[in-house]
Amino acid sequence: MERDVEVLSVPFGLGAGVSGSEHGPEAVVAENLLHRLRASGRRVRHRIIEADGGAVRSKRSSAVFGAPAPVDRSGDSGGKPGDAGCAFRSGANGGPEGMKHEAEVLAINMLLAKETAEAAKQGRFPLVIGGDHSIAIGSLAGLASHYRKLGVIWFDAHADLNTELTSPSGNMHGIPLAVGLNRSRLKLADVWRGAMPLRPERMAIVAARDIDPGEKELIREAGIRLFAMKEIRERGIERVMLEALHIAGNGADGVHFSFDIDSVDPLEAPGTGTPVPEGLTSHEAYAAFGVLRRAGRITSMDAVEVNPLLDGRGGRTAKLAAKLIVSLFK
Ligand SMILES: NC(=[NH2+])NCCC[C@H](N)C(=O)O
Ligand SMILES: [Mn+2]
Ligand SMILES: [Mn+2]
Repeated sequence: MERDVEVLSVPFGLGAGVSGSEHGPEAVVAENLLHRLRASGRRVRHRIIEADGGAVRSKRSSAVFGAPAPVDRSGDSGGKPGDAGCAFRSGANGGPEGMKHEAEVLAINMLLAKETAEAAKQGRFPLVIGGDHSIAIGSLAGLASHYRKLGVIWFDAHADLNTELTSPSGNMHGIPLAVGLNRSRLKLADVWRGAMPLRPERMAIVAARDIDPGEKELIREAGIRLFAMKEIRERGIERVMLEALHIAGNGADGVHFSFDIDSVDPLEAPGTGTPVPEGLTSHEAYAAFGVLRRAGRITSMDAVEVNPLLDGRGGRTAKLAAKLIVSLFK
Protein backbone atom coordinates (compact mmCIF):
# COMPACT_ATOMS: atom_id res chain seq x y z
CA MET A 1 0.00 0.00 0.00
CA GLU A 2 1.32 3.43 -0.91
CA ARG A 3 1.78 5.61 2.11
CA ASP A 4 0.09 8.97 2.54
CA VAL A 5 2.54 11.86 2.31
CA GLU A 6 2.96 14.34 5.12
CA VAL A 7 4.62 17.44 3.64
CA LEU A 8 6.37 19.37 6.40
CA SER A 9 7.53 22.82 5.31
CA VAL A 10 10.27 24.20 7.53
CA PRO A 11 11.00 27.85 6.65
CA PHE A 12 14.18 27.99 8.68
CA GLY A 13 17.57 29.21 7.43
CA LEU A 14 19.63 30.12 10.47
CA GLY A 15 21.76 27.00 10.18
CA ALA A 16 23.30 28.34 6.96
CA GLY A 17 25.90 31.07 6.62
CA VAL A 18 23.83 33.07 4.11
CA SER A 19 20.16 33.94 4.37
CA GLY A 20 17.49 32.89 1.94
CA SER A 21 16.98 29.16 2.44
CA GLU A 22 14.15 30.03 4.85
CA HIS A 23 12.20 30.95 1.70
CA GLY A 24 12.87 27.56 0.14
CA PRO A 25 9.67 25.78 1.21
CA GLU A 26 7.45 28.52 -0.15
CA ALA A 27 9.24 28.48 -3.51
CA VAL A 28 9.23 24.70 -3.84
CA VAL A 29 5.63 24.22 -2.71
CA ALA A 30 4.60 27.03 -5.11
CA GLU A 31 5.66 24.75 -7.99
CA ASN A 32 2.33 23.02 -7.61
CA LEU A 33 3.99 20.44 -5.43
CA LEU A 34 0.96 19.28 -3.47
CA HIS A 35 -1.22 18.95 -6.53
CA ARG A 36 1.46 17.02 -8.38
CA LEU A 37 1.98 14.69 -5.44
CA ARG A 38 -1.77 14.06 -5.25
CA ALA A 39 -1.72 13.28 -8.97
CA SER A 40 0.58 10.39 -8.09
CA GLY A 41 -2.38 8.86 -6.30
CA ARG A 42 -1.32 9.64 -2.76
CA ARG A 43 -3.18 11.42 -0.06
CA VAL A 44 -1.19 14.52 0.85
CA ARG A 45 -1.30 16.71 3.91
CA HIS A 46 0.75 19.91 4.28
CA ARG A 47 1.87 21.59 7.49
CA ILE A 48 4.26 24.44 8.17
CA ILE A 49 6.62 24.01 11.12
CA GLU A 50 7.78 27.26 12.71
CA ALA A 51 9.21 28.10 16.10
CA ASP A 52 8.17 31.26 17.84
CA GLY A 53 5.25 31.91 15.50
CA GLY A 54 7.81 32.29 12.73
CA ALA A 55 9.62 35.23 14.30
CA VAL A 56 12.83 33.29 14.45
CA ARG A 57 13.13 32.78 10.74
CA SER A 58 14.10 36.35 9.94
CA LYS A 59 16.32 36.98 12.94
CA ARG A 60 20.02 36.71 12.33
CA SER A 61 22.65 36.97 15.02
CA SER A 62 22.66 40.73 15.48
CA ALA A 63 19.02 40.64 16.48
CA VAL A 64 19.23 37.44 18.47
CA PHE A 65 22.41 37.96 20.44
CA GLY A 66 22.86 41.71 20.22
CA ALA A 67 26.21 40.94 18.59
CA PRO A 68 27.62 42.43 15.39
CA ALA A 69 26.23 40.98 12.17
CA PRO A 70 28.31 38.12 10.77
CA VAL A 71 31.15 39.13 8.50
CA ASP A 72 30.96 37.98 4.91
CA ARG A 73 32.73 34.64 4.79
CA SER A 74 32.29 34.52 1.00
CA GLY A 75 30.55 31.19 1.12
CA ASP A 76 30.70 29.17 4.27
CA SER A 77 33.06 26.45 3.19
CA GLY A 78 35.90 28.92 3.74
CA GLY A 79 37.29 29.94 7.08
CA LYS A 80 39.96 27.34 7.59
CA PRO A 81 41.56 27.45 11.02
CA GLY A 82 43.89 30.37 11.12
CA ASP A 83 41.77 32.51 8.79
CA ALA A 84 40.56 35.83 10.05
CA GLY A 85 37.01 34.46 9.78
CA CYS A 86 37.80 32.04 12.55
CA ALA A 87 37.45 34.83 15.04
CA PHE A 88 33.93 33.47 14.95
CA ARG A 89 34.92 30.38 16.84
CA SER A 90 35.22 32.28 20.05
CA GLY A 91 33.12 35.26 19.01
CA ALA A 92 29.85 36.44 20.45
CA ASN A 93 27.93 35.00 17.51
CA GLY A 94 28.23 31.41 18.51
CA GLY A 95 27.62 29.13 21.42
CA PRO A 96 30.29 27.60 23.64
CA GLU A 97 31.97 25.92 20.67
CA GLY A 98 31.43 28.87 18.38
CA MET A 99 28.39 27.40 16.64
CA LYS A 100 25.93 29.99 15.37
CA HIS A 101 22.23 30.03 16.26
CA GLU A 102 22.49 26.78 18.16
CA ALA A 103 19.49 27.55 20.36
CA GLU A 104 17.25 28.36 17.39
CA VAL A 105 18.41 25.25 15.54
CA LEU A 106 17.62 23.11 18.57
CA ALA A 107 14.20 24.72 19.03
CA ILE A 108 13.02 24.19 15.44
CA ASN A 109 14.37 20.65 15.38
CA MET A 110 12.57 19.67 18.57
CA LEU A 111 9.33 20.75 16.90
CA LEU A 112 10.15 18.98 13.65
CA ALA A 113 11.21 15.75 15.38
CA LYS A 114 7.80 15.51 17.00
CA GLU A 115 6.18 15.75 13.55
CA THR A 116 8.40 13.23 11.76
CA ALA A 117 8.06 10.76 14.65
CA GLU A 118 4.28 11.11 14.68
CA ALA A 119 3.92 10.88 10.89
CA ALA A 120 6.09 7.78 10.73
CA LYS A 121 4.15 6.21 13.58
CA GLN A 122 0.90 6.82 11.68
CA GLY A 123 2.38 5.05 8.65
CA ARG A 124 2.73 8.23 6.60
CA PHE A 125 5.73 9.32 4.54
CA PRO A 126 7.30 12.45 6.06
CA LEU A 127 8.51 14.78 3.28
CA VAL A 128 10.43 17.62 4.90
CA ILE A 129 10.98 20.73 2.78
CA GLY A 130 13.70 23.10 4.03
CA GLY A 131 15.17 25.28 4.93
CA ASP A 132 18.84 24.72 5.45
CA HIS A 133 20.22 21.26 6.10
CA SER A 134 20.36 21.71 9.90
CA ILE A 135 16.69 20.70 9.91
CA ALA A 136 17.76 17.16 9.07
CA ILE A 137 18.68 16.96 12.75
CA GLY A 138 14.99 17.06 13.61
CA SER A 139 13.98 14.75 10.78
CA LEU A 140 16.52 12.18 11.90
CA ALA A 141 15.75 12.51 15.60
CA GLY A 142 12.04 11.87 15.11
CA LEU A 143 12.52 9.11 12.56
CA ALA A 144 15.20 7.36 14.60
CA SER A 145 12.78 7.09 17.50
CA HIS A 146 10.18 5.27 15.39
CA TYR A 147 12.55 3.26 13.21
CA ARG A 148 15.02 1.53 15.49
CA LYS A 149 17.28 0.59 12.59
CA LEU A 150 17.11 3.59 10.31
CA GLY A 151 19.32 3.67 7.21
CA VAL A 152 20.28 6.95 5.56
CA ILE A 153 21.16 8.01 2.02
CA TRP A 154 22.70 11.48 2.07
CA PHE A 155 22.83 13.37 -1.25
CA ASP A 156 25.07 16.37 -0.87
CA ALA A 157 28.08 18.27 -2.21
CA HIS A 158 29.19 18.19 1.44
CA ALA A 159 29.41 15.45 4.04
CA ASP A 160 27.71 17.45 6.83
CA LEU A 161 29.83 15.43 9.25
CA ASN A 162 31.51 18.25 11.11
CA THR A 163 31.18 18.42 14.88
CA GLU A 164 31.13 21.54 17.01
CA LEU A 165 34.88 21.03 17.35
CA THR A 166 35.78 20.50 13.68
CA SER A 167 33.38 22.94 12.01
CA PRO A 168 35.37 25.56 10.09
CA SER A 169 32.36 27.83 9.74
CA GLY A 170 30.28 27.49 12.90
CA ASN A 171 27.27 26.87 10.66
CA MET A 172 24.88 24.25 12.00
CA HIS A 173 23.96 22.93 8.54
CA GLY A 174 27.46 21.44 8.41
CA ILE A 175 26.87 19.03 11.32
CA PRO A 176 23.53 17.15 11.00
CA LEU A 177 24.97 13.81 9.99
CA ALA A 178 27.47 13.90 12.87
CA VAL A 179 24.54 14.60 15.19
CA GLY A 180 22.77 11.57 13.70
CA LEU A 181 25.80 9.46 14.63
CA ASN A 182 25.95 10.99 18.12
CA ARG A 183 29.48 12.17 17.36
CA SER A 184 28.69 15.80 18.16
CA ARG A 185 28.19 17.46 21.50
CA LEU A 186 24.52 17.86 20.61
CA LYS A 187 23.02 14.39 20.84
CA LEU A 188 20.11 13.01 18.86
CA ALA A 189 18.24 12.21 22.07
CA ASP A 190 18.60 15.86 23.22
CA VAL A 191 16.37 16.69 20.27
CA TRP A 192 13.86 13.88 20.63
CA ARG A 193 13.83 11.41 23.47
CA GLY A 194 14.22 7.80 22.50
CA ALA A 195 16.03 8.56 19.25
CA MET A 196 18.49 5.78 18.41
CA PRO A 197 21.87 6.91 17.08
CA LEU A 198 22.41 6.00 13.43
CA ARG A 199 24.85 3.26 12.50
CA PRO A 200 27.65 4.21 10.08
CA GLU A 201 27.22 0.78 8.43
CA ARG A 202 23.75 1.83 7.26
CA MET A 203 24.85 5.17 5.85
CA ALA A 204 25.73 6.18 2.27
CA ILE A 205 26.85 9.62 1.17
CA VAL A 206 26.46 10.42 -2.52
CA ALA A 207 28.08 13.21 -4.62
CA ALA A 208 30.09 14.82 -1.81
CA ARG A 209 33.05 16.76 -3.18
CA ASP A 210 33.82 19.46 -0.61
CA ILE A 211 34.82 17.68 2.57
CA ASP A 212 36.62 19.25 5.53
CA PRO A 213 39.61 17.57 7.23
CA GLY A 214 37.66 16.60 10.37
CA GLU A 215 34.93 15.08 8.21
CA LYS A 216 37.46 13.03 6.22
CA GLU A 217 38.83 11.66 9.45
CA LEU A 218 35.37 10.71 10.71
CA ILE A 219 34.47 9.04 7.39
CA ARG A 220 37.64 7.00 7.55
CA GLU A 221 37.45 6.13 11.21
CA ALA A 222 33.74 5.22 11.25
CA GLY A 223 33.95 3.45 7.89
CA ILE A 224 31.18 5.47 6.20
CA ARG A 225 30.63 4.66 2.51
CA LEU A 226 31.09 7.72 0.32
CA PHE A 227 30.27 7.64 -3.37
CA ALA A 228 32.40 10.42 -4.85
CA MET A 229 31.79 11.98 -8.27
CA LYS A 230 34.65 10.01 -9.78
CA GLU A 231 33.04 6.70 -8.84
CA ILE A 232 29.62 7.93 -10.00
CA ARG A 233 31.08 8.81 -13.40
CA GLU A 234 32.99 5.54 -13.67
CA ARG A 235 30.20 3.18 -12.66
CA GLY A 236 27.13 5.21 -13.52
CA ILE A 237 24.63 6.62 -11.06
CA GLU A 238 22.21 3.66 -11.32
CA ARG A 239 24.72 1.11 -10.10
CA VAL A 240 25.88 3.49 -7.39
CA MET A 241 22.30 3.96 -6.18
CA LEU A 242 21.68 0.23 -6.02
CA GLU A 243 24.73 -0.16 -3.83
CA ALA A 244 23.74 2.85 -1.70
CA LEU A 245 20.31 1.27 -1.18
CA HIS A 246 21.91 -2.01 -0.28
CA ILE A 247 24.04 -0.31 2.39
CA ALA A 248 21.30 1.92 3.82
CA GLY A 249 18.71 -0.85 3.67
CA ASN A 250 20.87 -3.51 5.29
CA GLY A 251 18.73 -4.80 8.17
CA ALA A 252 16.93 -1.46 8.21
CA ASP A 253 13.30 -0.95 9.20
CA GLY A 254 13.24 2.44 7.46
CA VAL A 255 15.44 4.36 4.99
CA HIS A 256 15.68 8.14 5.10
CA PHE A 257 16.71 10.03 1.96
CA SER A 258 18.23 13.43 2.72
CA PHE A 259 18.52 15.45 -0.48
CA ASP A 260 20.62 18.62 -0.45
CA ILE A 261 20.04 20.41 -3.76
CA ASP A 262 23.73 21.39 -3.86
CA SER A 263 24.45 17.77 -4.80
CA VAL A 264 23.38 18.93 -8.27
CA ASP A 265 25.85 21.01 -10.26
CA PRO A 266 25.48 24.79 -9.77
CA LEU A 267 25.12 25.19 -13.53
CA GLU A 268 21.69 23.60 -13.17
CA ALA A 269 20.94 24.37 -9.53
CA PRO A 270 22.45 27.81 -8.85
CA GLY A 271 19.96 28.79 -6.15
CA THR A 272 21.76 27.44 -3.11
CA GLY A 273 24.00 28.95 -0.44
CA THR A 274 27.07 26.73 -0.68
CA PRO A 275 27.43 25.74 -4.36
CA VAL A 276 30.28 23.42 -5.32
CA PRO A 277 31.27 22.85 -8.98
CA GLU A 278 31.45 19.44 -10.66
CA GLY A 279 28.22 18.08 -9.25
CA LEU A 280 25.53 15.76 -10.54
CA THR A 281 23.74 16.66 -13.75
CA SER A 282 19.97 16.95 -13.42
CA HIS A 283 19.82 13.90 -15.67
CA GLU A 284 21.86 11.90 -13.16
CA ALA A 285 19.71 13.21 -10.31
CA TYR A 286 16.52 12.05 -12.09
CA ALA A 287 18.10 8.68 -12.72
CA ALA A 288 19.01 8.39 -9.04
CA PHE A 289 15.48 9.29 -7.95
CA GLY A 290 14.16 6.74 -10.43
CA VAL A 291 16.19 3.96 -8.86
CA LEU A 292 14.94 4.97 -5.42
CA ARG A 293 11.31 5.10 -6.58
CA ARG A 294 11.46 1.67 -8.19
CA ALA A 295 13.15 0.11 -5.16
CA GLY A 296 10.33 1.35 -2.92
CA ARG A 297 12.52 1.31 0.17
CA ILE A 298 12.58 5.02 1.02
CA THR A 299 10.29 5.82 3.95
CA SER A 300 11.03 9.54 4.44
CA MET A 301 12.81 12.41 2.73
CA ASP A 302 14.29 15.88 3.26
CA ALA A 303 14.67 18.33 0.38
CA VAL A 304 16.84 21.20 1.56
CA GLU A 305 19.07 24.19 0.74
CA VAL A 306 17.02 25.74 -2.06
CA ASN A 307 17.70 29.46 -1.71
CA PRO A 308 15.25 31.50 -3.82
CA LEU A 309 17.21 34.72 -3.18
CA LEU A 310 20.15 33.25 -5.11
CA ASP A 311 18.05 31.55 -7.77
CA GLY A 312 17.68 34.44 -10.19
CA ARG A 313 14.49 35.06 -12.09
CA GLY A 314 12.50 32.04 -13.15
CA GLY A 315 13.38 30.09 -10.00
CA ARG A 316 14.95 27.21 -11.88
CA THR A 317 16.43 25.59 -8.76
CA ALA A 318 13.07 25.51 -6.96
CA LYS A 319 11.50 24.11 -10.14
CA LEU A 320 14.12 21.39 -10.41
CA ALA A 321 13.76 20.51 -6.72
CA ALA A 322 9.98 20.18 -7.06
CA LYS A 323 10.25 18.03 -10.18
CA LEU A 324 12.79 15.75 -8.57
CA ILE A 325 10.69 15.37 -5.43
CA VAL A 326 7.61 14.45 -7.46
CA SER A 327 9.66 11.92 -9.42
CA LEU A 328 10.26 9.96 -6.21
CA PHE A 329 6.52 9.28 -5.99
CA LYS A 330 5.54 8.52 -9.58
N1 LIG B 1 24.22 21.56 4.20
C1 LIG B 1 25.20 22.24 3.69
N2 LIG B 1 25.06 22.90 2.56
N3 LIG B 1 26.35 22.25 4.37
C2 LIG B 1 27.50 23.00 4.00
C3 LIG B 1 28.62 22.75 4.97
C4 LIG B 1 29.86 23.45 4.57
C5 LIG B 1 31.04 23.20 5.47
N4 LIG B 1 31.44 21.81 5.43
C6 LIG B 1 30.72 23.61 6.91
O1 LIG B 1 30.79 22.83 7.81
O2 LIG B 1 30.35 24.73 7.14
MN1 LIG C 1 23.91 19.43 3.30
MN1 LIG D 1 25.50 20.78 0.91
